Amino acid sequence: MSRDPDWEADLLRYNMRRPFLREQSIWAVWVYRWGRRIEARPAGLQKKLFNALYWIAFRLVETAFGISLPRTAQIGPGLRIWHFGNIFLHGEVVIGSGCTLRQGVTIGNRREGGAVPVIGDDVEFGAYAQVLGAVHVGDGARIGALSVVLDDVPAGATAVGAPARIVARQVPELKIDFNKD
Ligand SMILES: CC(=O)SCCNC(=O)CCNC(=O)[C@H](O)C(C)(C)COP(=O)(O)OP(=O)(O)OC[C@H]1O[C@@H](n2cnc3c(N)ncnc32)[C@H](O)[C@@H]1OP(=O)(O)O
Ligand SMILES: N[C@@H](CO)C(=O)O
Repeated sequence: MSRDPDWEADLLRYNMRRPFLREQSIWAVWVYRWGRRIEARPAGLQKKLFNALYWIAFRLVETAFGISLPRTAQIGPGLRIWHFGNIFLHGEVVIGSGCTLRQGVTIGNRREGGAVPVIGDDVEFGAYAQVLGAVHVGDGARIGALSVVLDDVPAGATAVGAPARIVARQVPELKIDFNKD
């Protein structure tokens, strides 16, 4: 199997022995990366077979752990998901590297067919944070637990509340550069 640097960066974020026995979320991250790798394969019978297996795995993980990471979403390397349950990403969202999700996080549209968020690098989402619509969340931003983000969040800012307001700004300091060789 060829190397998947994105997955290797995810594993670094979990930073523990036997993460598959300890963290339900890593199954969802693995299935997501596997799905992306399948999508990149050349067309053919093998790809069709893998696609069928992928869809079974995706539905199993979604149903068992309540984590839905469609492979059409673009998620940068070094994803960390703390806990599980009710974590839903729209299939068109773009998420940068080194981001952290928690239980209950939704990143999606405001209405059926509407635009979806673009999230920068190293963004932290508190439990049950909801980010909806054509929103840009800048690098190093933090979204408070139970917040509802409907407007852009500048890089390094902390957004809290429903609807979210900015309570702090700082120059973003990226902890790990997952894009580096
Ligand atoms: C099992 C588990 O433990 S799972 C882990 C669950 N934990 C999380 O999800 C943590 C998410 N973290 C948060 O929500 C944090 O409060 C943060 C990151 C948003 C902010 O933390 P800090 O930078 O320490 O900010 P601080 O506590 O000083 O609060 C700043 C202001 O925002 C308010 N605030 C902070 N968090 C929230 C929130 N989630 N919703 C609404 N207001 C909030 C504070 O009341 C304060 O308001 P004030 O200035 O009017 O007094
Ligand atoms: N360390 C965990 C708490 O369970 C988190 O940040 O969500």
